[in-house]
Amino acid sequence: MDQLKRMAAEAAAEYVKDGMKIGLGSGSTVFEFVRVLGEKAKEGLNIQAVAASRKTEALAKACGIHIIDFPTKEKLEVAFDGADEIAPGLMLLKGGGGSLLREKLVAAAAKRLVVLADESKLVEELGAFKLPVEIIPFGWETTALRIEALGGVASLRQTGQSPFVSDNHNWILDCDFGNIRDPYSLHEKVKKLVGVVETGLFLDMACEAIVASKNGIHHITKGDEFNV
Ligand SMILES: O=C[C@H](O)[C@H](O)[C@H](O)COP(=O)(O)O
Repeated sequence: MDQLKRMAAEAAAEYVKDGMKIGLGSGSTVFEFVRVLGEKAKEGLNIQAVAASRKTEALAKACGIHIIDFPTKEKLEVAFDGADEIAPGLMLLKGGGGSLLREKLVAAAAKRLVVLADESKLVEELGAFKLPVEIIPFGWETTALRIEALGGVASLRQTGQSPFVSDNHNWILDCDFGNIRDPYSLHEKVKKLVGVVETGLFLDMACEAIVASKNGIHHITKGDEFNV
């Protein structure tokens, strides 16, 4: 699996050219990508990046990548991120590492979002992976009940005995909705609930997925069927 992540990371790094301002998501696949970019930076590649998590930022800095704030006058050339599930139409379910809100902000600030993944992330329908929803800690039990009224089972993400805390000081509910037949409608309904900050559904955001399988690298775009 680590080798597949490395393959996807190396293929994605081909897209990064000198002088670019890029977005970096989070997760183990992105960390591999950051390491590859770090190797290129040592050979002279000069890039600037906005990082979607403190972990990504720390790793990127350690690898010699120049971290910047969001540019306000221009969009980032491209954002790179991982995913927990990728369904046809490049519908993504994200947030397994708890970074979904900042990842969405970085993706929204970029002209293009490219997803990097190994083949295990490809699914026919989203939902086997519980949907991460970032919520405000205050009154979280009532937020969980509102989500459950939509038909999900919401579990508060824990780190040991304590709630997991996101980089934004929020908490995460991992929500089991079974197979998500209509991700657009679910995202809209959950996002509207009081107490919810963001959902891990990234719809109409990705323009390409770079997927590594034992057969090689596959460049998947929105209309493609999965055949890796
Ligand atoms: O919050 C975490 C992110 O959405 C990750 O991009 C996602 O969980 C995939 O992570 P990994 O590359 O480790 O499977």
